[in-house]
Amino acid sequence: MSSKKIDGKAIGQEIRNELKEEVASLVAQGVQPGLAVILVGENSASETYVKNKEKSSKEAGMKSILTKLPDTVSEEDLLAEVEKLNQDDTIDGILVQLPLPKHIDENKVIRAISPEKDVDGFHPMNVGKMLIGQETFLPCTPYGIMQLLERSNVDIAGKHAVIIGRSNIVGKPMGQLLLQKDATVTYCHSRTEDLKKFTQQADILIVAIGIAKFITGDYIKEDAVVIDVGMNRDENGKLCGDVDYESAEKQASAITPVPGGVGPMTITMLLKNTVESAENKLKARMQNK
Ligand SMILES: Nc1nc2c(c(=O)[nH]1)N[C@@H](CN(C=O)c1ccc(C(=O)N[C@@H](CCC(=O)O)C(=O)O)cc1)CN2
Repeated sequence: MSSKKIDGKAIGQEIRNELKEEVASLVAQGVQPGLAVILVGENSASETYVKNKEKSSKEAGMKSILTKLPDTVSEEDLLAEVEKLNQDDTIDGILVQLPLPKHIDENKVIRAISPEKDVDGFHPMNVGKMLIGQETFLPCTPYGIMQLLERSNVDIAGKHAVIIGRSNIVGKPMGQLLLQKDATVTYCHSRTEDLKKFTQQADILIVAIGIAKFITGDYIKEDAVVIDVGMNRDENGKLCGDVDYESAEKQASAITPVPGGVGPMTITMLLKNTVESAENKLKARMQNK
């Protein structure tokens, strides 16, 4: 059977259109949502993502500032930069683009971001809230995947979701969000024995393994929904995911492409979190009047 493409570009655009209206309403009430991005070093992929974050936030009517620091910057100076933004009342969302150079402790930097401005949803306080189902900023990639599933009318409750990958940014939170929607969740990772045994049971298969085209059609149960989080270059230098799209789409009922699937949703949900942060600020201001 041939599967339905889950179009992250189109769904992302739909959400951005909704956000534009929310931003306009906030601006009318005297609050322009502000996003600050810090980029350390010259990783070309990171530069592209950061440029797209800046462009998309401006298109939505938000304030956007980018701070570029050399890869020789000290941890202390980076932390000082974060603290400056924590204190800036025109900034609602702060993110430090990852990965960071090796001499900087990523966890320390994440902890330095005020949880109220942590629009990446990486701060331990926000991770904890997410885990126990309290309202908070959700990490953008898993949040975007939940939107893709919900807006494509994929049933989650009672389904078996298999996640390949256990990173703090994608795999771990992904499982928790699916669990909160009553999926039965299995985590697989690099030490999982007989991976295929698990993937072939998946009604929803989330692939974040980091190896180009690793998951082929024979790993996939007929009519499964397949979400590809991978971002790799193939032998010709072309962007591709962790799933071999051609063989997988023959098995799946729905599948995300790369590019144009999960990636655009990551940036969209960052904007959504920033708007939510600005809304929180406005509510707090009104309560203190
Ligand atoms: N602080 C953070 N760092 C990183 C995050 C994050 O959420 N917060 N995630 C990734 C990178 N990332 C966002 O930062 C990201 C990756 C990919 C895309 C995307 O739109 N991809 C496109 C293809 C882009 C291309 O042509 O190269 C697609 O899939 O269609 C957006 C954001 C690691 N770091």
